[in-house]
Amino acid sequence: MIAYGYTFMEVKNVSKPAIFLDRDGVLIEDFGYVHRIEDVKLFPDVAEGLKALRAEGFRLLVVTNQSGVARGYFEIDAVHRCHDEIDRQLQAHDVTIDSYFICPHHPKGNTAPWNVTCSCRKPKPGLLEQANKEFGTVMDKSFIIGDKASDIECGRAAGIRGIQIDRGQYPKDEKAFGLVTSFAEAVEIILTAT
Ligand SMILES: O=P(O)(O)OC[C@@H](O)[C@H]1O[C@@H](OP(=O)(O)O)[C@@H](O)[C@@H](O)[C@@H]1O
Ligand SMILES: [Mg+2]
Ligand SMILES: [Zn+2]
Repeated sequence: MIAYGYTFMEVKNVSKPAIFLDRDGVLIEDFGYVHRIEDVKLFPDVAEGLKALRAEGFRLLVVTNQSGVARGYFEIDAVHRCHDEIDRQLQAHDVTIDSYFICPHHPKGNTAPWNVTCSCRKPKPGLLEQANKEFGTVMDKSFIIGDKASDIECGRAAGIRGIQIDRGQYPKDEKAFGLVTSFAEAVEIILTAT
């Protein structure tokens, strides 16, 4: 960490393990294409869990599919506003996200330039590759936490362990490294893994 006055800046090019965090259904409730800040609801155990992961030396990187942009449900700016809201809510618990990696694309969308087949829509590993390029990640010690099997598949494609939080909304990936029902349990698995 470099101290400039009283703010600390994360030094990006220092390789560290990362926790790749799905957004909807993991950090915030997945009401379906969440895009209004009033609908951004952190799960109650997320802030403390992120703090424990940060204390363990992990970078915290969000990787999220936001096909609502390609589908014309909302603008990309609405996604950024939601991320500012997540940051605001986490700040109250003195914890931060290092960066957000967003896939706004969907081939069946109706809104250019987003309605394309891309390399970053999970389960493809493009968002993790973007994150690695920017931060340099020790992949064999990293994890992805998701609520969909496609999040776990994304981790598999990038060679990292996946922990699925079953919120009762999506099918399970029985081969996930961990299958839990809360963020706190996912953190517990990570902190006790070798
Ligand atoms: O869980 P992450 O990746 O953070 O974000 C998922 C959301 O973008 C949305 O992903 C959509 O899937 P499709 O993109 O329409 O297949 C639907 O499942 C929505 O209910 C969900 O809110
Ligand atoms: Mg999700
Ligand atoms: Zn994409």
